[in-house]
Amino acid sequence: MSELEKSRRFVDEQVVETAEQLIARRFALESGLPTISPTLGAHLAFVAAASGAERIIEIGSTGGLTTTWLQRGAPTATITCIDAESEYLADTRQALIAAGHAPARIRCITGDPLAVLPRMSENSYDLVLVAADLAHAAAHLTHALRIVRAGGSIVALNALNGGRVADPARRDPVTASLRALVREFQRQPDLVASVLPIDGGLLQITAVAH
Ligand SMILES: C[S@@+](CC[C@H](N)C(=O)[O-])C[C@H]1O[C@@H](n2cnc3c(N)ncnc32)[C@H](O)[C@@H]1O
Repeated sequence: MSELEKSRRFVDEQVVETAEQLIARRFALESGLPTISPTLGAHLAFVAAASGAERIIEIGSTGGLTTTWLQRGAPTATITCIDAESEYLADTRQALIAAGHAPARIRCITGDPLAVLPRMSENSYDLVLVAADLAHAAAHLTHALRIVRAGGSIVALNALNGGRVADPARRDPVTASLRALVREFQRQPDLVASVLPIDGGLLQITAVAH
């Protein structure tokens, strides 16, 4: 095991997940859905707390693992969750309530983000988590940039498509579009973008307030 792998394992082992997070993790594993490492979960809590987020939207919630990590960092935020599966959203709501979140501050919307996001007001969210299907990640990011407020942040999971983006031989449309986006976001003067090679790749963007 490399030094980096040892560090990753060490950091994962230090993170303490709650009972509801462990249930959500087990559900994702049993459903064959990709999910986040404990290290990335703790990072999401940090981002939510450091950005002082009071209005959060999550695109692709599954059973609430990422959601409860965001809640950990922003316990008074209004959290809007979008997913195609109503059962996943019921689990997410339950996990948030178990974490102590006020039910009035949880909004769950069942549907395709491409149908739901155009109805969201622009310039109105402090933090947007993009975590649904990768095939539509570029479109979800376009909406995220529209609905995030100036100075707010966008975080996108699996932005390096599990390592494929870094391999020039991989030219499938999803990987190619993510490769182009990662390059493009780094070059936009009104955005501060960072990509961390953690889990499947974590893209973080802040729309600079002028
Ligand atoms: C990778 S999982 C999300 C991971 C999760 N946020 C976690 O805790 O790690 C992707 C989620 O997006 C949802 N999803 C995928 N395609 C979708 C679509 N076209 N419309 C709405 N939801 C979709 C799935 O139901 C699934 O819950």
